[in-house]
Amino acid sequence: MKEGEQMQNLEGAGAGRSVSTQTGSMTGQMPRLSKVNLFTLLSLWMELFPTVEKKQKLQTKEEDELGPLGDDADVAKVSNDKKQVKKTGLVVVKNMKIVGLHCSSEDLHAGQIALIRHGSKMKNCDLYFSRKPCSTCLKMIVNAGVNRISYWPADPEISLLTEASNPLSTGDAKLDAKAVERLKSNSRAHVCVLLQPLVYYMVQFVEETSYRCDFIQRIAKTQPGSNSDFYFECKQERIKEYEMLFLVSNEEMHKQILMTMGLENLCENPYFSNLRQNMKDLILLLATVASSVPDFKHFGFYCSDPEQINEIHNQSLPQEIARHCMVQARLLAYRTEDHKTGVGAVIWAEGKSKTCDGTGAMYFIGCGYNAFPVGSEYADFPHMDDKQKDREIRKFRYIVHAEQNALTFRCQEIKPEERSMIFVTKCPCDECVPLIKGAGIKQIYAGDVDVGKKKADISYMRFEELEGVSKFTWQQNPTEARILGLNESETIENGVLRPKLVDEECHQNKKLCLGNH
Ligand SMILES: Nc1ccn([C@@H]2O[C@H](COP(=O)(O)OP(=O)(O)OP(=O)(O)O)[C@@H](O)[C@H]2O)c(=O)n1
Repeated sequence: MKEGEQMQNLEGAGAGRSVSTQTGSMTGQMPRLSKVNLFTLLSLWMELFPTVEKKQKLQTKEEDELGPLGDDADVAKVSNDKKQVKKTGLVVVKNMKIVGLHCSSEDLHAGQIALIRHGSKMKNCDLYFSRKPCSTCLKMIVNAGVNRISYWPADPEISLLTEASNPLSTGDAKLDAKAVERLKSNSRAHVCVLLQPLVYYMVQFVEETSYRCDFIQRIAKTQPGSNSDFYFECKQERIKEYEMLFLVSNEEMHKQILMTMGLENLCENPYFSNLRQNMKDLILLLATVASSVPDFKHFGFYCSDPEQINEIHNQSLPQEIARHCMVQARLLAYRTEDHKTGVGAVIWAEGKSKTCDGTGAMYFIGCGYNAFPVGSEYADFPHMDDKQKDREIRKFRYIVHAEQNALTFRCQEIKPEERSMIFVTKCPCDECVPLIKGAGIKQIYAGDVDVGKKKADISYMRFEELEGVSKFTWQQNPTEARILGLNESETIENGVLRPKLVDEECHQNKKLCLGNH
């Protein structure tokens, strides 16, 4: 299939290494998220950026599917135009490198925002939209000379759902869809659906690794007697929420929309059912990763040293935003080239003034994951970890860490006067801590499971002593914990709430059992 071939080419060109490592088939161990799917998921995730008023979004969704809510005062305030335009997430990619993560704001569409941000630098870029862009955006971005425009094949930016459910509609959305088709056929840019089927055991792999990830394990250990229910409940909620947002629930309506968007060829079976299955798989994957950094009780990213947070640069982001950026880092980790441990990192900064972007004053600086040097082939470097005998054949001297790649391939400068922050799925190691500080990054958001550990080839000792950079680690809110009275299963180490080690708990249980006899 033509689209499939294009996806393969994209993938090969970007990664610069053998195809076998892309799928994990040769290693037999770890599937990797293809770049196309990563960009697609990030675009959907950007649509959910937390500065967006969720309530308003859900209300609009309900209206779209159930018809206008009539005399609801809040809804009446929103102009017809605004109701018709759906929130959109956008990933801008140049030479397979992410150079922009955007989402639409109250006033501007995602494509317009990208134009303002990147201008003529958009030439030859690839754009990944969470909705098919409208003609207002498309005419500008094709004019800027973009290479490829890919979109999620559900309801477009100017909602066709409203048209499909309302016979009295003025037909504006249909007119716009026609204009988009005309712009598409007359432009150099390739406008297409890019939805790559997942490697067949990817969903299962993501499920297992999400459940085992440090953030979930930390909650499970800290909550006495807790089981995994909270994680599975959270996941079910996320699946429902995202299916509502990213999938047209009524299949007939979905077909009508695809036809109006010029995708008649996808409306016949088995293509239509395959398309829906691929969409559902990706939604499930996104929901799974999102629930690995859950909004749960008093857990969040908190500073170990309360004295640090007086200065403005040191103040923590709202928890919702911090969690959102950490999920981005978790998504990136699924591109890892390390068979055992995937790590993702993303750097954001906060500009001086609120900008036009749906991300508020936040703007993207760079991202990365742990991988062997660019251009290396599968067998160039050792892949073993420290459990193997010979130190010479271990991976550690060769693998480039997630933070190192994020810093190297950043697309913006880190400005000393701005609050810049890095989100890493694992604690920064001793190699990375001085790099992060030296680069002028003001805040680190990370897990702290390895803090203070010294291993044969990698150690995590310097993070604790690091000064001049604020550290926010995943833990129970220390203030809340103090109010509630310190949890039995927690201790304080270096000002950070820590769950007691499992061994310690087991030991105590053992003693108790012995005592009972
Ligand atoms: N802040 C960090 C920390 C680690 N890594 C990456 O994470 C992997 C660590 O390898 P692993 O074998 O997991 O080392 P340990 O930390 O020793 O793991 P474990 O506790 O399971 O032994 C390496 O690819 C390294 O590049 C990273 O990218 N960024």
